Amino acid sequence: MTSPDAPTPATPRVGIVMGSDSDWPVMRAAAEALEEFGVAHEADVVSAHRMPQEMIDYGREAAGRGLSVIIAGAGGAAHLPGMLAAVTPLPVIGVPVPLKYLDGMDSLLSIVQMPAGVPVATVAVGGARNAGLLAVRVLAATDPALQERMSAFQETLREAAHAKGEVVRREAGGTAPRVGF
Ligand SMILES: Nc1c(C(=O)O)ncn1[C@@H]1O[C@H](COP(=O)(O)O)[C@@H](O)[C@H]1O
Repeated sequence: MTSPDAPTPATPRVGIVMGSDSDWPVMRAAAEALEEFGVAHEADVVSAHRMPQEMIDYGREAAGRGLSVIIAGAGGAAHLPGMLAAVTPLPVIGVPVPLKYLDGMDSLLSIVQMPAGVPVATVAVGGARNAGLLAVRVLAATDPALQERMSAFQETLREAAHAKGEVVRREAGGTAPRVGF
């Protein structure tokens, strides 16, 4: 039983859905990115092919429940992201999940080739972390504190890239110029 003093969980701002639990090992990277930025989220299995009515209900109710962004991952004939985009006004970020055959090209093309008027922001095959980071950026556009955290994160990327340059310059024997100085 939940203790009466237990904190109430925050209303999710990002919904992460996937066609099957077999997608979770890829899709969990989106949840981890959102956790890093303290963004409340939910995750579930919602399949356009296997549970069409529930998929439509999820998409139709998402905005009213307080979600601002949906991240949808699926493999193979990946119709889930596009079908959700058809029934919600929220931005949908699609994650092509690679399966055993075709290296995820099937999911990528299924998700990215949307007809005009129904956009899905598609990340790279298996790019669930970028999907999480893109959702953070969408929210950060109207949330100055979150935007500051995103800028700080970008600064860590810059520092890491400089450190990589340091390694290459050292190994190359010190003849390469320092980029940006
Ligand atoms: N592409 C879709 C959809 C959909 O788009 O509605 N529903 C399930 N699937 C995909 O089928 C693959 C195999 O699923 P199983 O592992 O359950 O057989 C998963 O990658 C899932 O995303």
